[in-house]
Amino acid sequence: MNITDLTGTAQLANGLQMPYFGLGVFQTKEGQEVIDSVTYALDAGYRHIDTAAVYQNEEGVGLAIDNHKTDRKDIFITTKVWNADQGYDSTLKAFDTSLRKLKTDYLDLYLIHWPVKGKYKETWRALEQLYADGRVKAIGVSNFLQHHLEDLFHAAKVLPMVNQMEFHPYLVQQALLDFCRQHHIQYEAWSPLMQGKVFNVPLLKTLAEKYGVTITQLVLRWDLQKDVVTIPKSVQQQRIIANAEVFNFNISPEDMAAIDGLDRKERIGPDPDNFDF
Ligand SMILES: NC(=O)C1=CN([C@@H]2O[C@H](COP(=O)(O)OP(=O)(O)OC[C@H]3O[C@@H](n4cnc5c(N)ncnc54)[C@H](OP(=O)(O)O)[C@@H]3O)[C@@H](O)[C@H]2O)C=CC1
Ligand SMILES: O=C1CO[C@H](CO)[C@@H](O)[C@@H]1O
Repeated sequence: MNITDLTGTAQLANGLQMPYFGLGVFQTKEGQEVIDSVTYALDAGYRHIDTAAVYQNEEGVGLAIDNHKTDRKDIFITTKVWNADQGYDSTLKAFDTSLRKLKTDYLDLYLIHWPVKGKYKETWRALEQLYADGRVKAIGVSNFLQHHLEDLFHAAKVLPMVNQMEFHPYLVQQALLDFCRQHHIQYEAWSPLMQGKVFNVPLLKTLAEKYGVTITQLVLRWDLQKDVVTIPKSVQQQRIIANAEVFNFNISPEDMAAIDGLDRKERIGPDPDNFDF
């Protein structure tokens, strides 16, 4: 990987450039908190924001982007259709609602949040329509395991361009990552910091000291060197700034392998084969 700053992008299957590094806003409160965190991120040079209808903060995300000096076209916005809205017509409606809240007339990336059984193929058809109509620049999925992707491939005219998955040193899912790469589906990490639990892993502490960086910087750099788009969440300005200082060091192949070796197949969030919402 040869990205040198926060504007570094992954090229999606349709040629769209997706910034490798973004800000996540799950659990960031609607209103001032999300407005501030998105503003801190844009001020720090982030050009990619990840939200979802279910996070209930799209209005604040939209306000912060609207009020920032950066051009809308230079910011990559992702949102996701929530499970209760899956289905063809309801997805089109949910998309309109998200767009209105985000105060924009197009999205960069729209994702199916979870593979709801019996629904996700119809939902995908709606995403294909939105893509054909030029209302979204790229479409993808989240929480899709290999069998969900293979099933979707049978029905799809356009293949998903991104798969956003739980990904961190305790849950690597290398076979899924390889499968996605093979099919030119960009892998994207959610909960890259294990929602703060990275601080409890002794090897990460040792390696962070070796490179003279923080544990979050080490882990986020590991994502980038694995060609994984990453979207750490913080509401604190100093953390938002520091988390993105990952372009001035390189993790050696041996240390990359050592971090891979921490894998325990341990989830923070639900199993995509067994969720009940
Ligand atoms: N598609 C999906 O199903 C899912 C998608 N996501 C997306 O992924 C994003 C990231 O995942 P998320 O679950 O939020 O968790 P993260 O792994 O990004 O961890 C966020 C936590 O780490 C803390 N933190 C951040 N930076 C630092 C730091 N430098 N030092 C100490 N603590 C720090 C934050 O606290 P503080 O804010 O106080 O700094 C927060 O508690 C989400 O925000 C969302 O956009 C998340 C879950 C599921
Ligand atoms: O993005 C997400 C954040 O948390 C939600 C509620 O637990 C998850 O369902 C979802 O995947």
